[in-house]
This record gives sequence, C-alpha cells and structure tokens, in this order.
Amino acid sequence: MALEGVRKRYPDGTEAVRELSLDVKAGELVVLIGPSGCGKSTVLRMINRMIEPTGGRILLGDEDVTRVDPVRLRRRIGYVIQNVGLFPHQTVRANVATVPRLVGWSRDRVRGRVDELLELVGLDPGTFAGRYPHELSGGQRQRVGVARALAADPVVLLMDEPFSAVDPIVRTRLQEEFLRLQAEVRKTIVLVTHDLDEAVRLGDRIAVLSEGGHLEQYDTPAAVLGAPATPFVREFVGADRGIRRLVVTPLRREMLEPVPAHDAPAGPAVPLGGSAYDALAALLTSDAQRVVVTDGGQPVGTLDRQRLFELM
Ligand SMILES: Nc1ncnc2c1ncn2[C@@H]1O[C@H](COP(=O)(O)OP(=O)(O)OP(=O)(O)O)[C@@H](O)[C@H]1O
Repeated sequence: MALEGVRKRYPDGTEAVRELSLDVKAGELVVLIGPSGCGKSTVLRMINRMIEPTGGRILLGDEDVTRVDPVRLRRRIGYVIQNVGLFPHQTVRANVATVPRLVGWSRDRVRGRVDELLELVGLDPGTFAGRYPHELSGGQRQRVGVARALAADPVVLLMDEPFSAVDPIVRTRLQEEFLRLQAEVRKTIVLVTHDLDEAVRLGDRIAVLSEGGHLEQYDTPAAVLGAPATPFVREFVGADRGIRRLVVTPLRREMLEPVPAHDAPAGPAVPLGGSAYDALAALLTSDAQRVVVTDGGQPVGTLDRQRLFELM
C-alpha cells in the first residue's frame, strides 16, 4: 500500500494532513503515532475512505482507492476501533458473520469461518458464539472485534487505538496474542496509537507524525528509539527511550563477555535471543552484578551492568 502526497483539508479550513507519503509493505504492521490532533485518525480513515482525501493518491497494489466504490473497498479493508462497535443486540456469531453474510456466503461457509476465527482469537466457539456483547469482558469484546474485522479475509486491516479501552494488564496480554495472530495471518496492518510502548512492541515500522500529519520519522522501533531523526522525535520518545530501546535489542553473542572454560558463572540466567530489557530486569530483581546468557541451557557468556548501560 502506498500513500502519495495525501492531503486532507476539512470544510472549516482545518489542514489535518498537509501532505503525507508513506509506503506499507505487504504483511507489514505499521504504527502511526504522534500527539493528539496530529492527524492519525484522519490518515487511517482516508485509507478506507470513511474520510475523502482532498489531494494525493492512495494505492492498494496497483489500484487507486480514491477511484473505487467505497462500499466494495471497505469489504477488502478490515477496521477495528477502540470501543469495538459490536452490534449490541446480535450474538457474537452474528457480529463476526456480518460481512461474510453481506457478501452472500452460504450458511455453512459462514458458520465454519466464524468458528475458525473465534478459535484464532482465543475464544471457544461453544462458549462464546451464542453470547451477546454485554456478556463479555472488555478484552473478549476486543477479540470479537478483531475476529469480525478478519472475517471477510481483508487485504488490509486498519486499527484505531484498538487496545486502549482495556486495563494495562489485559492490554499487554491482548498485544501479545495479537502478535501471535499476526504471525499466522500476516495481514498488512496500519495501527494508530498514542502509546509509545505499544508502538514499540507491535510495530515492524513506526511512523512518527507531528501536527498536520507531518512525517517526522519512519523507521523500525529500534531506529526511532536509538536514532531519533529530528528534535521532535527525540522529545516525543522521551528521556526513558534508553530503557525502551533495550526492549527491542536482542541479546547476541558478540555483546557478551566469554565464559572461561570449566567455569560455571554465577548470576541470573537469560536466554540468548531474549531482550536486553529481560537482562536488565533480571539484574535489578536479583541484585547481581551480571547476568549469564544461555543457549539451550548452556552458558555462552555474561553481560555486566556497565555493558547494559552502554546499550541504552
Ligand atoms: N470533521 C472535522 N472537521 C474539522 N476538523 C477536524 C475534523 N475532524 C478532525 N479535525 C481536526 O483535524 C486534526 C486531526 O484530527 P485527528 O482526529 O486526525 O487527530 P488524531 O491525531 O487522530 O488525534 P487523537 O490522538 O486526539 O485522536 C485535528 O486538529 C482535529 O481537530
């Protein structure tokens, strides 16, 4: 997908997006982040034409979405919003089946698809398919929203603050589940959030926007945290970016002090491929001076406090 010089000027003259170009690769999860009012939701809604752009082009493959019938377009683009927007008087099954029924799938095919999707998002169909939205927890409603958005097998998934309506613990769990789900379905996803930790955890790439939809930086989480491209990004990612950066820094052999032969080093163990953040957490909770990094249970090296601080 590609946004080319996209603009949105609302009728009252507000320039929500002055000019934005952005490419999103197939199967990639891109996070749009930025301060309130910078135009994130406007960008997202222009992609499925809930909002009509006032300039530029949006390409899905070779097709300019500003020239296709918006109703047909929305069937190819799943959309998940904060409070999910489930139909309150319909069961979970009917909610998830909305689009497949609209496009005329047979009863059996719809039923099979709904069961498959509920399983995929971790809800047992036998228990949940017959329930109504008010009989679910916030996290379960969220998962139904994701299942509904995936129902017609959309090419692209748009998510606007999808996890913000639940408490932080549930949110973290949903994010982890969502990453597993994404590894399986590999959709092209554009997700809006104002939560930097969420952006770092979920994004293959992060687009940091400032007022007027201005693109300040578009890069991997590690690059945005490690090498902010502008003073705006530096300020936005904040003083604790060093610690956040550890989350996206995997432990690799070349960072480690080698272990002398026949020596069994003392210290909490962290597996190779875990994150530098895991190593820091292990150090801080054990009061040790160094962590022992292991591969298949065998120590392969150690990492001391000093070296961890250098990585921040
Ligand atoms: N219908 C509208 N008419 C006029 N201005 C609008 C309209 N909708 C949004 N805006 C303005 O466009 C700008 C961008 O809004 P948008 O909702 O895209 O921002 P956002 O980054 O998603 O904000 P938030 O994080 O607070 O949800 C804001 O200044 C907003 O006030």
